Amino acid sequence: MNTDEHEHVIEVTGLRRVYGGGFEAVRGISFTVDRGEVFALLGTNGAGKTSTVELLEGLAPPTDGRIRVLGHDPYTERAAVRPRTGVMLQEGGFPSELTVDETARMWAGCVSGARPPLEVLDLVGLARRTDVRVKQLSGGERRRLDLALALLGDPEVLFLDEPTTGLDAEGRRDTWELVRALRDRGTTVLLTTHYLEEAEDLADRLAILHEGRIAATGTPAEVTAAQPARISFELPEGYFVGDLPPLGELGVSGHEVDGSVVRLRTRELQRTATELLVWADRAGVELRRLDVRSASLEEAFLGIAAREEVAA
Ligand SMILES: Nc1ncnc2c1ncn2[C@@H]1O[C@H](COP(=O)(O)OP(=O)(O)OP(=O)(O)O)[C@@H](O)[C@H]1O
Repeated sequence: MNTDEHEHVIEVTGLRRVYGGGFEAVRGISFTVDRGEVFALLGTNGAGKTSTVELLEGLAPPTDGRIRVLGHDPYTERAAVRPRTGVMLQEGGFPSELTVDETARMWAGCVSGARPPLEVLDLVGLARRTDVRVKQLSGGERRRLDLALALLGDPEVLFLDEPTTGLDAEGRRDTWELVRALRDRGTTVLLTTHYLEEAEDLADRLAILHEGRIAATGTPAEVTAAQPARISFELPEGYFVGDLPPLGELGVSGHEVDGSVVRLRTRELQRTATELLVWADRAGVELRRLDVRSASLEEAFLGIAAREEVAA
């Protein structure tokens, strides 16, 4: 195990996964997750998130590459890793005739040193639903039950595959709170998500997967900073783009004109916006529908997907 200041609880090196039919879903990815970090794997449908997480959980051996979870190979040393990890799968798949309480107690029987079932049900907001049969739960409540079961063993490392899919906005925020609370207690969390807002809000670091490869990785701010900011406005009547100051001198890296609307991309948002406003002020014109915004993770995500498609 790494004895650096940052202990790598998860280490993935050159990971590949080729399915039986020959399809290569994971094409050589490497990343590390430190103790107490929340790490998000993002990606378009079919990018390889679940294929990767299943390997980290030790459900299958990698075709190639190396994985260490808490210093062990999760597949060949499953007995050493499994008791210290919690897994929330995309489909829980427990018997739907059992009640919430029965399900949690049954699961607790399979976990060594399990926490009291009611305690974890309370954590996920299901304490009042203990007598309800699983089949009668809403989709969101089932996801919460999945999460409760993953927490029964008080895991050091928690794998959450799309933990908030099917939850309403309030349920999603509750889950985020819970993940943050777990992180604050030192739990390491690896989650996959389709919700960029979730990754932006929750993840200390993230990787964007695209077609089995990592297209970008870093903190949400680092990944976002690699994208240009945007300014858009309506040209004042009688003005053309050529009437603006030379765009290159404003720090503009690209622009589009759509009728009277101008859209600028810039990596120097403050300078471009300031100089544009100074120009408008001096010209005595109003820039209507002015919109100035930093890049969001969503733009980074869409930019990566589009760029990779062109490159493919
Ligand atoms: N058992 C399998 N056999 C063959 N191909 C598979 C198998 N499981 C997944 N795939 C393929 O591998 C690719 C990656 O799938 P994976 O489920 O890992 O993606 P994902 O990023 O989790 O997608 P989603 O967001 O839709 O859940 C997809 O093209 C999928 O069709």
